[in-house]
Amino acid sequence: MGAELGALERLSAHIARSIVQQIATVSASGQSPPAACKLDLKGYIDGDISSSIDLGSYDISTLIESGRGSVATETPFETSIERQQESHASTGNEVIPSEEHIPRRSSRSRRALNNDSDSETSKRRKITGGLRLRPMGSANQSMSPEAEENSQAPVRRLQADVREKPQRRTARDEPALRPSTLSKLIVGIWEQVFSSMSFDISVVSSEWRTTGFQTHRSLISDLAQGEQPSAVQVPPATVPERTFTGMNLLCRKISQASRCSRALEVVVQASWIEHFDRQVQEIAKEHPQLSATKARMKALAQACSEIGWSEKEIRNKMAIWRGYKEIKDHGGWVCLVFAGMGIYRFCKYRIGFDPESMAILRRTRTRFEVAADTLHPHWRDMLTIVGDTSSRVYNGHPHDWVVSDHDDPVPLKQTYLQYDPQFSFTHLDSSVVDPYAFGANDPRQVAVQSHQAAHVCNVCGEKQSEDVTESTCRCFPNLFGSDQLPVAPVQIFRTKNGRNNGLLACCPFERGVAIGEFTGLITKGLEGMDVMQAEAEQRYQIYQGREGNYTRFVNHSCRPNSQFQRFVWMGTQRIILVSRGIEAGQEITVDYSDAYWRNLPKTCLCQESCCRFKNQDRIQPRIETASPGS
Ligand SMILES: C[S@@+](CC[C@H](N)C(=O)[O-])C[C@H]1O[C@@H](n2cnc3c(N)ncnc32)[C@H](O)[C@@H]1O
Repeated sequence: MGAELGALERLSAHIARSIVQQIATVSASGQSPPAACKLDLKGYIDGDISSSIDLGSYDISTLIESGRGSVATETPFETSIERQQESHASTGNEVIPSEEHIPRRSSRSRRALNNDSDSETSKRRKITGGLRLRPMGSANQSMSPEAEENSQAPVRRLQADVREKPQRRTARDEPALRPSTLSKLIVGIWEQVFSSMSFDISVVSSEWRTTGFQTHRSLISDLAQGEQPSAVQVPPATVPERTFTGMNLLCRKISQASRCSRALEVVVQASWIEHFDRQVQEIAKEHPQLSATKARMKALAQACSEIGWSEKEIRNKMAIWRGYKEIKDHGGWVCLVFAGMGIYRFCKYRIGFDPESMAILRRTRTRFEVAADTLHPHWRDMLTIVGDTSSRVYNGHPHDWVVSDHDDPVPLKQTYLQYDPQFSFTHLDSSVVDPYAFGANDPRQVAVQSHQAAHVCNVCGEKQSEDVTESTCRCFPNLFGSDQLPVAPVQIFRTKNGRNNGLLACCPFERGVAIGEFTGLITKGLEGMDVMQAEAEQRYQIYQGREGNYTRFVNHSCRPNSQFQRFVWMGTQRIILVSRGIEAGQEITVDYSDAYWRNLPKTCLCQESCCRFKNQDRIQPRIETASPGS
């Protein structure tokens, strides 16, 4: 019995140490901990990971939170006595946080406000500088009201969870500001898909060859052929002298190569799990006398000797690789190729591995594939490394497809045929001037002040130039600067309530960031159809019926999350769709204005409680703003 208890104590200490290490890792990463941190305890008998014993699930959010406070912001200049004093300072007479739960950041302000210390309690509590597991019945537990009454000491209500303190609540209790790990993973995938990084393995591997290394062999093709990677050596005489531009190009090439290598690594590791499982089945078939556990051990031993890793190393990696496989099974290979480093964290902590998250991945899969196939037509070539030869499914422009949570993507044209059998839409990066309406003149031109030698932004007063190194205007850098993306991270989606299509934000857009320019045909004199009415030196219209960009698909809302703004770039007026703060996955909406809805035989379906046009008889005229109203 004594020996068993000793073993249990050692096990308990081991688990405690592991938790503290994990908390230190979360703290050291500097990132906000997820809203809910669960500790799932599983046991394996004889290392058989398929027959796990569920030992329960525990909420350790409080530990993580307090661990951040005590581990992440430790400074060498604070003595333990100072910390003890802080631990006893309370904002009133109701809370005494234990030392483990003192958030370091807020402790400074507490110290400034409170100088009281309690020598009795300070003797009892020793600051250890990290976290320790609290024995049952220790000081940090709520007293019953009776106990409080009987107590001779000043009454102080103890509380286990300092998150109840008001100053902590502001940061922790706002769910919209703390995306779950799954949301982070998904946004990470979108960011990669819409980035300017190449996922064309042949391009990246040829770029690898021209990095200045004296090697004629490609690391990536070596790997694809199952050979040992060639040793990359840089003879001193051949180290190239690099300019800053050269360094920028090198940096880009190396990032590309490492990004692609990472994608291949994750793909191979997920596939390895499939092969491992198959191997176990084979062994079990060949040796029916072996238990499932023994068959696994045999396969594991083979892997250890062939890869050259210890069993412990492989076991640790396997847990994460199994996560990759699960993500692939639900979200497809596309998730693995484009996930970047975020996937490691997601699989290591396994916080989002629940059926709901997996269902979200399944629903998002074709949306990822539409964007990946159209923006990176060769991304599937990477899958040949594991023998998958699937070919591109979605051709054309990323906005040639209408996506949906519940149905397969459909070609844009198909969603308009019932209204207009001749429907066609050409994607424009910038507007085109209708020569029949304006000849060779652009009606959007704004006269430049005669004393100005260069274009000056009328918003920030800085110089504008097409040369990014010359331009100091940073008003919309994602449209007119070095931050430009090949395509905005948005998709056209099928609305559920009869508004036909709408525009969906794949990534968040901060307030004030440009979602895109309202591009189309610059014309005049159109009536009875949706146009943007605008005026620079002269009046003009922007018509998006047959050509334009994704801004054409923005629906109206009486509580919009974006707005149209006029902006002059290099002497030409532009209409920009600007975010008012949009979360990833939200529909992007704008207020079309009263003028648009006036006399329109349609009812607004925005479903906002403040909707002004659900009953057209009650429309109250409002001041007109730039809108696609006619
Ligand atoms: C510029 S288009 C927007 C994209 C459009 N939903 C589509 O599928 O092409 C404007 C048209 O969308 C529809 N629409 C936009 N917002 C709406 C709303 N809040 N309620 C009802 N219909 C709306 C109306 O038919 C409107 O004339």
